[in-house]
Formats: sequence, C-alpha cells, structure tokens
Amino acid sequence: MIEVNHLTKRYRGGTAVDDLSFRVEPGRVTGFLGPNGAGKSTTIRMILGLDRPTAGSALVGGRRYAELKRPLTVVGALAEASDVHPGRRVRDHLLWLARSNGLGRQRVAAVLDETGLAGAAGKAARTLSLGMRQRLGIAAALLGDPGVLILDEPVNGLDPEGVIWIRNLAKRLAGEGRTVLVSSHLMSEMALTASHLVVIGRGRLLADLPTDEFVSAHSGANLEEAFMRLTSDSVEYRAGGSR
Ligand SMILES: Nc1ncnc2c1ncn2[C@@H]1O[C@H](COP(=O)(O)OP(=O)(O)OP(=O)(O)O)[C@@H](O)[C@H]1O
Repeated sequence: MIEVNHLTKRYRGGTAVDDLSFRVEPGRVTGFLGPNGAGKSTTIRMILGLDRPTAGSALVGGRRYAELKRPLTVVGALAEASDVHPGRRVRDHLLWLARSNGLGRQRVAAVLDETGLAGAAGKAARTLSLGMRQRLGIAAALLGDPGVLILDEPVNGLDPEGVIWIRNLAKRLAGEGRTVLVSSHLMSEMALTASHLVVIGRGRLLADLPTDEFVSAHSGANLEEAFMRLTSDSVEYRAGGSR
C-alpha cells in the first residue's frame, strides 16, 4: 500500500504538488495520470525519498521511505532505464545491487529468469536494446521481492512486444497481491493495463476511481477522451496557464 497524505511540494517558481492525498491499494494495477507538468514525477520522487515534501507525507508499507531499513525489500521502482554503468555486465550490476542491499545471490538468478534476461546476463549494459535495458531496470526493481512496485513511464520507446510484456508483468505482479503504480502518457495502454486510476492536474487530485467508471463519468468513448475532458483546464501550456 502507498499512502499519500496532504502531500505538498513548493518550489520558488510555484507549487508542483498541492495538498495531494490518495491511496494505492494492493492487488490491482493503478494508473497514475496527468498532463505534462502535473506533478507525477515530483510525487513519485517524494514517495521514493528522493525529494523532501514541503508538507504532508508519503508512506510505503506504512513508513516514510527514509525510515525503511531495507528499502529494496519494500518498494521497487523503475524510473530511468539508463542508470546503469554502460560497461557493467547485466549480472554484475544486479549482483552489486544485491550485495549492497544485503540480498542473496539467488535473488539475482530469480530476477534474471523472471525478466527473460538469463541469456543476456554476460552482456555489457551498453550493448542492450532499450527493451532489454527496461527489463534490467525491472529486474533491479524486483530484486528485493518488494510488495510495492512503482513504474514511471515503463513503456516509453518500447516495441509492441515490450509493451505487452510490461502490461502482463504489471498485471501478474498485482495478481500476486502486490501494490503496482504505473505512470504513463499512453492512454490506450493505460486502459488495457490499469483497473484503477489516480489522475492529477496542477498538482491536485482530479480523479481516483476504477478505470471503467472514469471513462463513463467523463462521458468519453474511451480513456483518452475522458482524460482530455477532465484535464483540459490543467494543461500547462494553455493560455492563462500560469502556475
Ligand atoms: N526542481 C524543480 N525546481 C522547480 N520546479 C520544478 C522542479 N521539479 C519540477 N518542477 C516543476 O513542478 C511541476 C511538476 O513537474 P513534474 O515533473 O512533477 O510533472 P510531471 O507530471 O511528471 O510531468 P511530465 O508528464 O511532463 O513528466 C512542473 O511545473 C515543473 O516545472
């Protein structure tokens, strides 16, 4: 479970996240949506302890990230596909992560299998395709067998096979009872992946409800239309859209 309580982040230039509260429940995939600049990344960064809230809190498994003794065993995150040293081999990267987080080697073998990377374990990161790098990021997120997974724009740039793989993986992880939060700009993909949605605009909560209810509540023919109707006032580049 992820609990975001009155979370606020102000910068000199304005407010990125504005008194935001929602819960991400286990056992289902929750889509995290919002137009560019809505505050999704800032929210995720605060959940992961990478940014300090101005006010409010973000809890993972009932605790602030900074209080977690072994964070990788509680929450796994895919943020940047490329935060691996280019010369490092796939297995060595995961072994290093495992060692520095007090996890056994057997977890490395398990996540290599789970992500279909066993055959590429000896390859240097720089030789991997984007799809393979994405799998490596997911392998790292799964290393501690966490109950909470946060995937920020996981399908960007992936080919259809990669997109389907991520979709099925997210659903399988949720089916195992984990909490899965996925952010994406691709509405058609979200409609296929997420059964629940949290939608924000200008740092504020706009909707928190099941995907099918979201579409019918905003009288859209599909998720994209419903999203456009709901967020049309929150788009950053609109005239008069100063923050
Ligand atoms: N370090 C920072 N300093 C000042 N402003 C910031 C900083 N980080 C983010 N912002 C501002 O906060 C707002 C929210 O940004 P954020 O990246 O969280 O949005 P987002 O929903 O993830 O957008 P996108 O979909 O484009 O990735 C934006 O207006 C952004 O310019």
